[in-house]
Amino acid sequence: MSQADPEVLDEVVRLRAELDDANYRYYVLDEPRLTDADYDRRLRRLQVLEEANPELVTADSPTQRVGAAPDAGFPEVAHAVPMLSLDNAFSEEEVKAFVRRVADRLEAHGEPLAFCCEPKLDGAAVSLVYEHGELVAGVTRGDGRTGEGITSNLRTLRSIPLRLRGDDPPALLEVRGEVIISHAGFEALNDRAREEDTKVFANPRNAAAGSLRQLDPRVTATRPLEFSAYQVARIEPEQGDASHSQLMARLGDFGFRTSQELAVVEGAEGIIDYCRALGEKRDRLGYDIDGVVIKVDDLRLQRELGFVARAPRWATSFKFPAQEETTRLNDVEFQVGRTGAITPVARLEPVSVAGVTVSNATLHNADEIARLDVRIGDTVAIRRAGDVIPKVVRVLEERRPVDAETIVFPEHCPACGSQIEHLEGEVVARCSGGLFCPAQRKEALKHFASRRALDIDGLGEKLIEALVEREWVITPADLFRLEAQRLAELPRMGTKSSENLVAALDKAKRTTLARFIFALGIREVGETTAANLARHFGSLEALMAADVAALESVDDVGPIVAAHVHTFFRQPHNRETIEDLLACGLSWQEETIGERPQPLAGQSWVLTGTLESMTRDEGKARLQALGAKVAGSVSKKTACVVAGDAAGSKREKAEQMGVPVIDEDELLGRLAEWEKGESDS
Ligand SMILES: NC(=O)c1ccc[n+]([C@@H]2O[C@H](COP(=O)([O-])OP(=O)(O)OC[C@H]3O[C@@H](n4cnc5c(N)ncnc54)[C@H](O)[C@@H]3O)[C@@H](O)[C@H]2O)c1
Ligand SMILES: [Zn+2]
Repeated sequence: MSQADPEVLDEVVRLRAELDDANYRYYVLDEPRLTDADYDRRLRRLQVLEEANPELVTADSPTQRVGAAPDAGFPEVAHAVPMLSLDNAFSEEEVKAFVRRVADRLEAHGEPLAFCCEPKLDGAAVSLVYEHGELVAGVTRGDGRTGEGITSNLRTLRSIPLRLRGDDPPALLEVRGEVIISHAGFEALNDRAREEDTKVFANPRNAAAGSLRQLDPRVTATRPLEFSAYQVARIEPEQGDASHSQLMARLGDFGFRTSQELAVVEGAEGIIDYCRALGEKRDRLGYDIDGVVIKVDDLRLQRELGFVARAPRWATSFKFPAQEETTRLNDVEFQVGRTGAITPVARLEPVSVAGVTVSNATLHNADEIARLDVRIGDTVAIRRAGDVIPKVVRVLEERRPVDAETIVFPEHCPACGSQIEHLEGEVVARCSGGLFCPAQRKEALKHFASRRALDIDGLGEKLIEALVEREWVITPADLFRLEAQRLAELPRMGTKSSENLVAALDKAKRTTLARFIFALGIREVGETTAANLARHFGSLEALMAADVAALESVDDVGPIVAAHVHTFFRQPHNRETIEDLLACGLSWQEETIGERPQPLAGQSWVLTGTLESMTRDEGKARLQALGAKVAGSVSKKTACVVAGDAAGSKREKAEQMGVPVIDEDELLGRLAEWEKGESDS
């Protein structure tokens, strides 16, 4: 050590300490602080320094060791065959150098060498031991020589056979593979964790490793873990397989899942083509991979090549660009979605993540900002995997500048200035601007014109989009000011259809209070709630003036709906839009105030088949107005089934259960009577 430059020695000592700490956090705590990219750069740097100064190499240097010592919670199990690491190739040049090294050692110049290529799954490595076909042990990699016995946890994975398939299993089989969590499984797991306020994982690898090392196997059983086999460590007696790829096929026969992407290729060219093709496919695989594992296929040649301290000589891994990188959070913007949801979006110092430049990432919602404790100016870790939007997964607190700014969730919508609602028990904050908010305009108008709302014939989605994009329609009241002549200028709109639309708009002005309330698109106010509100308050003025307590006294209206309705009518923009609509001539008959007779209260009705005189929705609304609940399926509790034309299984079921069935004529007769009785009272 004496000859080395003291500065180099300092750096080596510092790198080792950092890497040891990173290994502990990664392998034992499953909570890394460094990104893999940062870790790999440090390890690379240490390797370079040690190669230039061989006298500095120590046996316990992170360049010489694998993983980390097992954690105390589990029994220590020694590996009969060590579980090693893999060398890395970070470029196509390094892949060629690997192939050259192998050829040199084997003195196999000129002959094409066969390599087996597979995705390098990013999860946790485990080893499974089978005796006479029976799973007897499952162990983590640990430090490569000793791992943690986690057999009970591994038994909960459906993709791990508890018994090998086939009549004549080998006396001994030790299989190695990766336990992973797919992107879909990972999102679902974290969604659940956020809901239940438990640990949210930064990436699928940490989630997989953390889930495997649960002290309670019942917890492991609830995690979406999958096992994919990639290596045979021991098989006795030998089955006569000559290559790695043949062994993989045999594992398939035993009942293991192996990679579907596995392929045998020739020479450096073949490897490079494979790596490029898999790189292209990476985003569509549905699980994380961090590269390609390249193995000499011939088992005899593998034995001839042997091992060095940390890794086999017959294999290497080609590393893909990392899926996590760090960068600076420059600002946070709040975006308004089509339904008013407010999403905080991180504006980042552009950074290349897994081959794509990322300058925005989602921060989900206010809870996530609080959970991450992220501030403007922070250095953050960004993850981009598959086709999921990039996310901020972690803050590097130790790099927080003194002037980092707290993120303030706005109180007013950035698109329209309306109040943002952040309701207790709901994670998503929303703009209450509804009809007025430009971000929500198209959706609001589609809803406004829809069949169950104002039912404007001929005003479809495409037309609404064209009208909004031209800014001919900003609020729904503008619809009623459209002129046929102007409409005819739109693509695919002739004179006739323009005139029809104007006529339909005119017709739609005559509506009901219930439809009008529904058409406003107040959050969580569906058809039934709108009808209840109309019936209860009798007039729009009364509804708009109602306080939260009055609203909560309406049938089926709880505190959340009451709050939505109340806030909606407090927004000046919404009040203006409503006045404007009334000025355009929208009208309805005032509903009679007060309790109305509800002859069908407490009854459940079912409508099936086609009605002639009205749509099923109309029939439903009329029955509901009389107090009935209209259900989708027949049960013993059904009071009556209305069977229209071509009524099928529901009618049969009703008849079998002895539930009364009536036809359309009878329904019309009864409705007429009930509705008359109602207006008489
Ligand atoms: N962020 C951190 O702080 C931190 C700390 C330690 C390690 N790491 C990361 O871990 C990796 C290095 O760790 P390592 O030694 O566990 O792995 P490695 O890169 O040396 O590769 C060996 C591992 O590859 C896996 N593997 C996946 N598919 C395989 C296949 N088809 N055939 C054979 N093996 C396959 C196995 O789990 C095996 O243990 C690096 O990517 C590094 O960035 C990160
Ligand atoms: Zn808004």
